Amino acid sequence: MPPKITVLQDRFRNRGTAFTLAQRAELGITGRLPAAVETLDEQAARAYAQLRRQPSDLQKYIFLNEVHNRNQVLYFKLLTDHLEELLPVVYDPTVGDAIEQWSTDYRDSRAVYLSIDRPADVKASFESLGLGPDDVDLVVVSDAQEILGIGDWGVNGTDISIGKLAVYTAAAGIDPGRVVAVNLDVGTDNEKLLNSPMYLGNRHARVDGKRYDEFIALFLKTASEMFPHALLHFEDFGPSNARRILVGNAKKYRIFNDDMQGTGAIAMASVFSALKVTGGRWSEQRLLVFGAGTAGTGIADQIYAAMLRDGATPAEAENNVWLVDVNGLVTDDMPGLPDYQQVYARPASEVHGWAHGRTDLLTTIEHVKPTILLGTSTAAGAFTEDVVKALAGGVERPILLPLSNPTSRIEVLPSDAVPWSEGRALIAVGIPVEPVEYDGVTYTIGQANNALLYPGLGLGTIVSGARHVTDNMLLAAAEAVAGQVDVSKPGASLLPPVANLRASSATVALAVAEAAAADGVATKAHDNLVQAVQDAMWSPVYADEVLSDGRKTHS
Ligand SMILES: NC(=O)c1ccc[n+]([C@@H]2O[C@H](COP(=O)([O-])OP(=O)(O)OC[C@H]3O[C@@H](n4cnc5c(N)ncnc54)[C@H](O)[C@@H]3O)[C@@H](O)[C@H]2O)c1
Ligand SMILES: O=C(O)C[C@H](O)C(=O)O
Ligand SMILES: [Mg+2]
Repeated sequence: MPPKITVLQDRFRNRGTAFTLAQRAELGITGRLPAAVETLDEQAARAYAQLRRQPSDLQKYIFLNEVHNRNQVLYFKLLTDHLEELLPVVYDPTVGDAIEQWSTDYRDSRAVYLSIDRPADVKASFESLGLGPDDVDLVVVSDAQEILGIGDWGVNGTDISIGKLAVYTAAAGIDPGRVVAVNLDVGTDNEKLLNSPMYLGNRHARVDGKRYDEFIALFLKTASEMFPHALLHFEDFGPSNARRILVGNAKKYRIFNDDMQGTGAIAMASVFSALKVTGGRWSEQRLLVFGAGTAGTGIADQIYAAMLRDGATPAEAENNVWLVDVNGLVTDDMPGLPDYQQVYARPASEVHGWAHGRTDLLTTIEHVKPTILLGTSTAAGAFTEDVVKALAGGVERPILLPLSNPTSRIEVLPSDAVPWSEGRALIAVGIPVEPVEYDGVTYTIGQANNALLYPGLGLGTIVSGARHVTDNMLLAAAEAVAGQVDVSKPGASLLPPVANLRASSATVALAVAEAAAADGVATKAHDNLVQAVQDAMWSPVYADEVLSDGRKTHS
């Protein structure tokens, strides 16, 4: 017989050298650890020093993943204590590199893999977790068709679900023992992966159409039947699937699309803050979306709704939105426009007078003079000096949101956009960037990444037991994020700092839970919601553990 599996192989319960001698005896691991009995802080200090010795962010990512697989409390202790430093390692932008290397670097994984070729296995795959109907708060699922701005990565995209979950716990205290990461393996159209001997996913092209829809329906039904309280978070699906799945199921299931709704709400938060500076009204904004896919049109929808709330008629609000995609300004005479672009297609007559029939980004900016320029195109560097200067030539304080991730895809870096706009553009970006010094002012650039929003949104949804994620919950989250910043100083950030993410998420969660109650979708009532949010937040500590004889251990 091989030696027995012990608590040391159980990442949920393992404390490694923090087990006391009594606990080691009780748990049957006497002699399996060196003599020292350490505190969590001492363990974390060693692990952090080891982390710092890793030669690259990708190596740090792999190191942290291994800590996670060994000892979950230690992993989240590191992440929580060094959130600002480590968020870019476990999440964007390093998670993009990790995904590209995933099959090559594969060791093991904490996810559930559901294959379109084996739909009969979906239930058994969830059952393998051994979790009951009350044991799961959150499922993050991706089919990896549009990972960040790096495209289709098939089963390699599993780590976007893992990364999003790490942020949920570090930023909002979602209990990591009550979450599930899912990869929907529907094949991949990424030739490089299909031809790589290392590739670990289904080796065929993406399945779409009826079979795809049936597979999604099976996932939704099975996950929500088995885990009826769980929020189902959709991440990095292709644009038409993302929208179709959300629109078709938002009233039926507790689902949330991060790229559409989370990104929409964090962009809203950025604009809320920016409008405090400009004094402008929502109904007067002219929005130009560059890259009208999942995120771009998801944001447009929320800004459109804000214009209506501010008194604009639907016709007036539609008239304030322009989409520019690969073929230039989206106009209603373009054949084969996807449905999500049709809503905002401009009348073809609008461009008739435009010189040389050009409808590119620069020309459109010159004609439209947008107050908000949004980048969700994945087209790195597309906001050139000419573009930014034209934008800043059109209005005094333009709002500039180049949101494409990861860093290699961003439309313009603030270090360029600040001087090109003479410090007048109000900027937020999707990735972490250093402040920019210009003309004696320090410009702190907020990170308009949905990571500032979805953890609190998820926590508020869980605490309130909301049956659905409503528009008012998203709006409340956006307002709660914006409410945390003081934009009165020149160069102030439009968004709260990542270092405060845990406190910020609690504030967002409270606002979301209140909105859920007001909308009549909350299923849990709390006497004191502030306390309920605090109580729901898991912390990385070695909690008391009940031993076999009913005694409790203390760390
Ligand atoms: N900051 C955030 O929180 C956040 C959230 C979601 C997505 N994003 C980023 O937004 C980008 C887009 O993501 P998505 O999920 O919407 O992808 P998507 O594929 O759904 O949309 C991208 C759109 O850009 C268009 N496009 C591509 N190249 C272009 C070019 N050269 N000029 C004009 N348009 C072009 C595509 O045709 C498509 O319509 C990604 O980089 C992603 O990382 C950021
Ligand atoms: O994952 C991120 O960093 C944000 C967003 O969901 C994206 O797809 O880029
Ligand atoms: Mg995403």
